[in-house]
Amino acid sequence: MRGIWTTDHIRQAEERLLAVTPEGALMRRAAHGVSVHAARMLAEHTGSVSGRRVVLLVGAGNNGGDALWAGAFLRKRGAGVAAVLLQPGKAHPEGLAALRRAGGRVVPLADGPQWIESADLVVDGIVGISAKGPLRPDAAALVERVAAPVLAVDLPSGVEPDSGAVDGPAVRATATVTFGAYKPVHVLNPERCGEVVFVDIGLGDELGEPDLRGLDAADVAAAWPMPGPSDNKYSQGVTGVAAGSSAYPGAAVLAAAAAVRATSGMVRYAGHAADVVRWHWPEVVATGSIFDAGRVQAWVVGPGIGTGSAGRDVLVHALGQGVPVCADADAITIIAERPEVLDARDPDTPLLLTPHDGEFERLTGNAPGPDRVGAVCEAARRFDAVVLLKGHSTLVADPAGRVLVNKARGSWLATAGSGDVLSGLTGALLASGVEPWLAAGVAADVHARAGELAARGVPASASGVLAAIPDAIRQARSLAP
Ligand SMILES: NC(=O)C1=CN([C@@H]2O[C@H](COP(=O)(O)OP(=O)(O)OC[C@H]3O[C@@H](n4cnc5c(N)ncnc54)[C@H](O)[C@@H]3O)[C@@H](O)[C@H]2O)[C@@H](O)CC1
Ligand SMILES: [K+]
Repeated sequence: MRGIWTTDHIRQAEERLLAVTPEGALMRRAAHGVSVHAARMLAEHTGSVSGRRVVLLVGAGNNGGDALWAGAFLRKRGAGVAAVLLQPGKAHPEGLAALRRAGGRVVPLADGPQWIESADLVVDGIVGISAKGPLRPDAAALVERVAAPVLAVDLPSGVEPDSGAVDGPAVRATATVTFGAYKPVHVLNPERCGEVVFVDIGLGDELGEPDLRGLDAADVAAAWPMPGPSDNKYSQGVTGVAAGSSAYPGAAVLAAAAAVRATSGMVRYAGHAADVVRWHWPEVVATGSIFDAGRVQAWVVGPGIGTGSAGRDVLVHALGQGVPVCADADAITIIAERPEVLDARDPDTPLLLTPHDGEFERLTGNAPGPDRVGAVCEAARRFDAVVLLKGHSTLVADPAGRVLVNKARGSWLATAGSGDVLSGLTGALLASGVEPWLAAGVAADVHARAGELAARGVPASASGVLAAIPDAIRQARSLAP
């Protein structure tokens, strides 16, 4: 798993490392990494480094220092480098001296826009991990003039480092060089970061436990259940799906089918769409009511069941079976309106809630807001449940405070029925015995991969996402080392 650390932890780790490293060495190491990637970008976008125009946007902190040192390195490779200093009196002195020694020029702030407009590459060193609030007006005005490719130093300025939130003008980077560790912004706002390039500055031993985690293909492949020689249809877990209605059978078909596609265990369906489900997916054992559905190892409850008393009875029954429950859609609304339904739950059996923002607000009384990580952790604690908060980047928190971030792969999954597919996938993994936090994370990963594969550049439907699940699982397995 890939670790992600908040800026507080990065700062503490950097302080420990700084104490045992010669003065200035860390910054030069970081800046050298920036210059190497900047040169690569120049070569890609313009065909050369020498003679190209690089403009540095330089704030008053060490982020600006990185940019100035990177500019000095780029000068040595023959690029023309101009630095626009946001606070000339406070620019990093050693970095500024290095740039001047290398023949870089410093241009007045007022001339910044015209330099930016003729740049082949802009290096954003306005602000790094010590950013506070939206960009100040001078910085914002410069950022709005940028049309050239941008290489962000550590993170794109104007994007809140720990939440990825944007409240005003902000850099949209082509690529971001991060030093020593991934920070929340890199996974919570990947569109603003562009390609994230990791530069090792030796921070690894100082970092400690990560605050957030991201899954690699290897994690997904390792967690995804695969049958062994002694397995049969029961031993791999039976998934129960209580979804849809006779008027709205789609949710039932999509959720049950996703469970069929996820694992080779058995799938039972219970509800008013039994005939339609059976017709589309003859391998599903379908029955009209959850009360005579038979044993399962996990229930998916909610999509399309309605929020009235019938839906409530279904949810209460599933919660009382002593098996993990993935509660989605209408089940979340039922819990929001009648929290007492959770009394039916055996406290030792896992509950997984999969709200989108609107359902999250219904459930907790508050919209997730800009601090989505904080919000999802709080909800997980409050409901003693694993909570998967859907969004561009999906977050999965457990009551102990572990958080998984699933980086977005485009917006293709923002389509009707997509959530039903995700709950079917999640339920099948729960039934196979994957622990709920990981089950939700790997399901979200494969769901996102399937969305990307189904779309391939044009909008995808939920049925398309469903059809792409096998290829998505294959992809994760093939990318695993
Ligand atoms: N500490 C270290 O060991 C290392 C730090 N490095 C760099 O140092 C950065 C952190 O440096 P600092 O802590 O000096 O701080 P930053 O450079 O992140 O930012 C602080 C400066 O930005 C200004 N600022 C804050 N919010 C602003 C806003 N909203 N709009 C405009 N300006 C704003 C402040 O006035 C302050 O001068 C990292 O992101 C990284 O780039 C690297 O050189 C690697 C080593
Ligand atoms: K920056």
